[in-house]
Amino acid sequence: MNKCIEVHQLTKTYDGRKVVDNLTFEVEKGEVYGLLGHNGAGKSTTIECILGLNTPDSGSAKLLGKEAAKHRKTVFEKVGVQLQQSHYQNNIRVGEVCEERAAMYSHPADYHYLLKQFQLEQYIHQPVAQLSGGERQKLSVAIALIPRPEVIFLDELTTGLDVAARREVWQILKLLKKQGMTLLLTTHYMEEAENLCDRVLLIKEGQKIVEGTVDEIIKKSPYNNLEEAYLWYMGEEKLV
Ligand SMILES: Nc1ncnc2c1ncn2[C@@H]1O[C@H](COP(=O)(O)OP(=O)(O)OP(=O)(O)O)[C@@H](O)[C@H]1O
Repeated sequence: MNKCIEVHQLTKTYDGRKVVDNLTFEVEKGEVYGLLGHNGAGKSTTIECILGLNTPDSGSAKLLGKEAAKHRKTVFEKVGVQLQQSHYQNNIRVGEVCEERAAMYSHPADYHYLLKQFQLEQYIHQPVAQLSGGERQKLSVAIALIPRPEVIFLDELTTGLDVAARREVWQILKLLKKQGMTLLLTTHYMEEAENLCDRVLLIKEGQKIVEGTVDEIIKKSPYNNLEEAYLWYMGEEKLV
């Protein structure tokens, strides 16, 4: 199966407002796919619908060929998720969070190795609440990798990270891509999309604006970089 994610005419309405509006896209196995759009464009809601955490009004979303809400166990074993806000129990330590997560899977990854990769191994006995914002972000990505997932969802994973830490995370994601993992990510950093994504989808008010490689998207605009092209597609080029 080459299609890892299949979203077809997905629509979700809140209080009479369509926040995801007839959205259709597919993500191939091994692809890094980026959802781009302003705050409130509907990116997280789309991800929640794909993961079966939210129910669409109409349309469909398949993950690894299945509707996630109907096949929770299969999907759970093969999918890693880092959502915008990860909640941890009070006073729980880094090692304990990893231990608990690993116990949920039949073939978990070695979390000591993951913590080392993310330069978090020195914090293994430290309460998660005492980590810096950036360290907590890195921890949530490390935790998402514990199931040895085939596909991983990363919602604004590098928000709050300093430049060096962001690049460190990019290196890890590039390595994961090399190993054949499929990644769906959202980001507000155009440099991140340029660096990581094979293809991106620009969304405005829940609707598809344009989809393609970063180069294709730039070429279809009057600009020569993604940030200006993005603002042009969003109808805000005059603000640049
Ligand atoms: N449970 C909810 N009830 C009502 N409205 C909601 C709910 N969840 C999300 N929304 C609204 O739906 C819209 C889309 O939200 P969503 O979180 O999907 O946007 P986003 O593109 O991920 O934004 P951001 O980049 O800020 O994270 C927003 O206007 C948000 O206020």
